[in-house]
Amino acid sequence: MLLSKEAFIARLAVQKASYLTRSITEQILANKSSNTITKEDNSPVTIGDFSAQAVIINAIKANFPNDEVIGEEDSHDLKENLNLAQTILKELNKNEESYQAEFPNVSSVANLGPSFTSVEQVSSVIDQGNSLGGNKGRYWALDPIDGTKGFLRGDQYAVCLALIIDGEVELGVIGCPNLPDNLEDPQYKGGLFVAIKGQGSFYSPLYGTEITHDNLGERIHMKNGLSSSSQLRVVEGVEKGHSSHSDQSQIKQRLQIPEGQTLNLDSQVKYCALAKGLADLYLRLPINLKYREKVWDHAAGNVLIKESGGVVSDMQGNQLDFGKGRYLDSLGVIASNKNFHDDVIGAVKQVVKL
Ligand SMILES: Nc1ncnc2c1ncn2[C@@H]1O[C@H](COP(=O)(O)OS(=O)(=O)O)[C@@H](OP(=O)(O)O)[C@H]1O
Ligand SMILES: [Mg+2]
Ligand SMILES: [Mg+2]
Ligand SMILES: [Mg+2]
Repeated sequence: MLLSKEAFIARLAVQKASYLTRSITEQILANKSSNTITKEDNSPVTIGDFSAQAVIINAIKANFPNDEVIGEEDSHDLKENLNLAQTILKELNKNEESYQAEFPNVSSVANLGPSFTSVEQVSSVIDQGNSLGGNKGRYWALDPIDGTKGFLRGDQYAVCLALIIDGEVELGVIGCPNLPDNLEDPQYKGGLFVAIKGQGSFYSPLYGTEITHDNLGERIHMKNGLSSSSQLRVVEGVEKGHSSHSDQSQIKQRLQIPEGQTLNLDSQVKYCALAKGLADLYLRLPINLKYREKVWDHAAGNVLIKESGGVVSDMQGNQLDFGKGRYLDSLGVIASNKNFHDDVIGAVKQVVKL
């Protein structure tokens, strides 16, 4: 199997980072103290985002030392906040212990990187996410917590990792610590998704699953066989500042999709819901025509949708190009069932005049 080692390490790293973020969520919700800071662009970053980035880059660099990483976070804000950096170091060590206790075999089959012993080491690992990307060579795209606002609310968020080779997404792994197994029965939570180009998309429970080389989980597909666009179940974001809910509403009206068929979910969990057949259409219309989506916000979800039998494009119907650097040079994202994608793009063009 091509990219077998990459998929194995990526799934382990995402699972380990997801465990860490879950433990931080429990503390945030219990103490009401989020250890959050506001970045220059006014968006939040928490100890969960920094720690998860450190866990995943540590694992990638231990196995693929020449690969670059396009990671969302950097250690700039930690330099002025030593307390936060020390809390992150403590959380990393606590998670190392509890992850090893739950999965004692992992250390004999995989090297997920050296232990963290100082705040300087943590910062330097986080800063290895500074790749500029491009259309030549191997890059990992990492969003350590996608949907930080959802994470802070105790709602949906995702730990997202993708491998891009020569501008094409070849592998995507998404950990969804709060995603119910079944949206109608939210008792059991936690999903781990993996997609490899040409090999399909797979799902396994996130917690308690011993990850192996050869078992990627249960094969998943988008739902097929709908007879009319009015039957499409829609997923959209939660934050009104991240996508245009009013444009999305007009597009649904044109497609005759009843308002009650929309589920609002934070993060790349939206792509996962489609891949698993829980929804059929993801609408992400820009609120600002100057905004360019980031590579780490969409890379893993892109290959997951394609390998589940769906289509992803920008709002004009063009493929997303992951070889342009840290940003996509396109507007909006539409992911859907193959049979209805053209109808949706037609409706978008009637609503959004460029
Ligand atoms: N203006 C604007 N337009 C579009 N996207 C933006 C914008 N501002 C921020 N972001 C990015 O949105 C990422 C979170 O996306 P979500 O899908 O979780 O948003 S939503 O709350 O569900 O609407 C979020 O990712 P994280 O920072 O990883 O949470 C941001 O990269
Ligand atoms: Mg962010
Ligand atoms: Mg994100
Ligand atoms: Mg993020």
